[in-house]
Amino acid sequence: MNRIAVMGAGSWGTTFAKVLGDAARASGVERDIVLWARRAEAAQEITREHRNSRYLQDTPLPDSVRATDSAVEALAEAGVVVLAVPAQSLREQLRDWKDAVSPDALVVSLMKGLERGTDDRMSQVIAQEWGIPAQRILVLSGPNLALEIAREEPTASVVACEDETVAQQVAELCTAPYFRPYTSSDVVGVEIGGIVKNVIALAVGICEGRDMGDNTKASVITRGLAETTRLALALGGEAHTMAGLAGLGDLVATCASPLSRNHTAGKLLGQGLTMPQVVERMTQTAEGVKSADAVHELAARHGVEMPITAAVVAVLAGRLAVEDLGPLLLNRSLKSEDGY
Ligand SMILES: NC(=O)c1ccc[n+]([C@@H]2O[C@H](COP(=O)([O-])OP(=O)(O)OC[C@H]3O[C@@H](n4cnc5c(N)ncnc54)[C@H](O)[C@@H]3O)[C@@H](O)[C@H]2O)c1
Ligand SMILES: O=P(O)(O)OC[C@H](O)CO
Repeated sequence: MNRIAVMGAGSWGTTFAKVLGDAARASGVERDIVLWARRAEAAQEITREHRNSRYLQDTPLPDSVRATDSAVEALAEAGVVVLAVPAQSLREQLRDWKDAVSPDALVVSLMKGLERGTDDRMSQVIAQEWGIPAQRILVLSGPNLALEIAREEPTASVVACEDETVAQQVAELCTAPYFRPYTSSDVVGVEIGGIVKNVIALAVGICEGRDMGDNTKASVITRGLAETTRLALALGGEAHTMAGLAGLGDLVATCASPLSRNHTAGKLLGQGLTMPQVVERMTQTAEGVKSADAVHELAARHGVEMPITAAVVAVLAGRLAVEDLGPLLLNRSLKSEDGY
């Protein structure tokens, strides 16, 4: 595990490489962390100047972090492969990289999106494309706004793997003075929490863009957690995961933070921008925009009601005006709050 490849030098991939480097330094272990960047200039800047100015301004990266624009070079002999590319591009990238991956590598997904067309989670895409057993596929998720972690603000997260002893190994690799990973064996729950919170953050952003206050936002967050939990349970996830960092924790961080790209995209929509205008303004990945449809479809296949997600999908598709979203969220038959 001396070499770790981080595939994707965007906001989170770069920040996570820093976490890995700081974790190694804190435990006195020598480790080689290789970031794969799409652009050669980005790779050169990271290796020579130890920063990635496009995403993290002047944040210094540890000396143990270097970068390359060659995926083959990054993956060579890596015992751990961390994936941090946009969810909709993952399958194609995995196909390109398949022959370069070490046969026994552990594969960690940092991504929070659902694949359009298949409705597959990223861990499923990895298993399908690389033929790796579940015991070597991990998901890391939680309230993890990259810029706050890059500033070394104390943050917790969850590393999930069917084999929790493997989750423990990866948690040790990324335990830095400011980053505390917990472990879990609930891969489905951890992944669903990270995917659906982006859709709920779009809804909260829309409400904020319409100048609605904290009652509305708290109502959407709470009912958003209820529909996330229904979906997770239907897919085999666990309720307590939804009450933890990868469920409630990430939902609150994303819905509350102006740093969240999903929250921001929703707010711009709420303020009256069209979807193409929002897409033009967003320079980084807001997974909820593309995943919302897939989440809605997956829920329908499992007979799960997700009214907030349905409303967001309708807004994104131009079938519902943002001014009609607020009233629609509460316009349902009355029922008890008990259960999910
Ligand atoms: N940024 C965060 O705070 C954060 C935190 C937790 C999880 N995540 C998740 O991590 C994943 C990556 O997010 P990010 O914030 O690093 O995104 P980003 O937009 O900042 O960076 C994406 C990176 O992927 C690269 N890339 C490779 N192939 C690509 C392709 N085909 N199309 C577009 N870009 C491609 C880009 O060059 C870029 O370096 C997402 O699933 C996101 O939800 C992000
Ligand atoms: O900026 P967002 O909306 O992609 O959210 C980033 C992280 O997922 C928050 O945990």
